Amino acid sequence: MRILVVGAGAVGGYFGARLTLAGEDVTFVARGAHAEAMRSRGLILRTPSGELRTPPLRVVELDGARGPFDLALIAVKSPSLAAVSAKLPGLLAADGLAAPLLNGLDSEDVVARDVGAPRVIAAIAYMSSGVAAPGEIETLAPTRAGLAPYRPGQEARVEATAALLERAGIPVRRGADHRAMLWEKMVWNAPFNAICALTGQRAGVVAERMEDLTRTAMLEVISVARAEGAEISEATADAMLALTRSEFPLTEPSMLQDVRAGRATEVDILQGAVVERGRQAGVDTPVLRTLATLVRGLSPRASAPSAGR
Ligand SMILES: NC(=O)C1=CN([C@@H]2O[C@H](COP(=O)(O)OP(=O)(O)OC[C@H]3O[C@@H](n4cnc5c(N)ncnc54)[C@H](OP(=O)(O)O)[C@@H]3O)[C@@H](O)[C@H]2O)C=CC1
Ligand SMILES: CC(C)(CO)C(=O)C(=O)O
Repeated sequence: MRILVVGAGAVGGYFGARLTLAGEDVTFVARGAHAEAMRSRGLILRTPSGELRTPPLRVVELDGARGPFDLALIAVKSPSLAAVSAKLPGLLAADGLAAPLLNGLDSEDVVARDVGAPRVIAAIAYMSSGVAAPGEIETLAPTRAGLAPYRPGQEARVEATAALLERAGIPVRRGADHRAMLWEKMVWNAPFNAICALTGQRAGVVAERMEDLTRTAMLEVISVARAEGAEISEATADAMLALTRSEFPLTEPSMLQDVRAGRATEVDILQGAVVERGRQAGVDTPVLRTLATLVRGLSPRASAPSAGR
């Protein structure tokens, strides 16, 4: 089975390294000094349970990738998704699968427009990782994946992909309803990613000291999700707050890392997307709207051109 990891940063690098160490045939799309380090000495993963090192890896630029690949794990940040997705039709086998691991609600839709819905499954990463230096990935919390059919009838392919990841040491939560899976993650991401990015605090501190604000923002996400038909109970907010305090207090969300590194954030696909979907569904989201405005103020490059950069 030929696997392509498109975007070998914190998420793609971790998934690809674990698959490589499990003996899978993996090609990475990466660039710059990080790509060079991966090519010359491999990836180093620093995880809560120890360090893992891969041998030197097969790394190509996006235009240098040669298909057909049976599985494409896509792990770029959202501003890069459209450009990499446009290349997938030339890379994916006729019966290949693309699994976009990005946060947000619509990366599957973006990829499906390019490769067709039957070749897409819904995917999500639960982890807290960053590229600490070229070729080095640091993870602060246990890593797992979520997979779900994007279209009815994909259950067996989801199961086969989950089994592949689990053989590589990545536990997988199987979802029956991809919308609920993506919305449920958004209940955490939209509030925490913004509040951590704005305050510079880890998730545990936000859950302790900014609990009311966080819960209110979570309930706004849940209201929009429910207006769209996703079955998520309001109790999810308190359950996630408790879990953050007990199991993931050290998490530094990707938006906090982006702001620290001066990179564009994913505000448009996180807080911005929920605000916009709320507007369309007639659900007001004043806290998320405020958070989105503040995040855009921190990182002007993340704003859509129409927002008046
Ligand atoms: N980090 C985390 O812990 C988590 C992240 N996520 C989500 O996963 C997704 C990926 O995040 P993350 O891994 O942190 O992001 P990173 O920025 O660490 O990794 C993305 C990688 O894609 C590379 N890339 C983008 N376009 C190209 C291209 N055309 N050619 C080659 N390489 C390219 C980037 O290179 P370059 O740096 O040169 O731009 C970068 O190395 C996001 O949606 C994020 O929200 C979800 C859960 C946890
Ligand atoms: C929830 C979390 C922290 C990891 O699963 C994440 O999605 C992010 O960093 O954006």
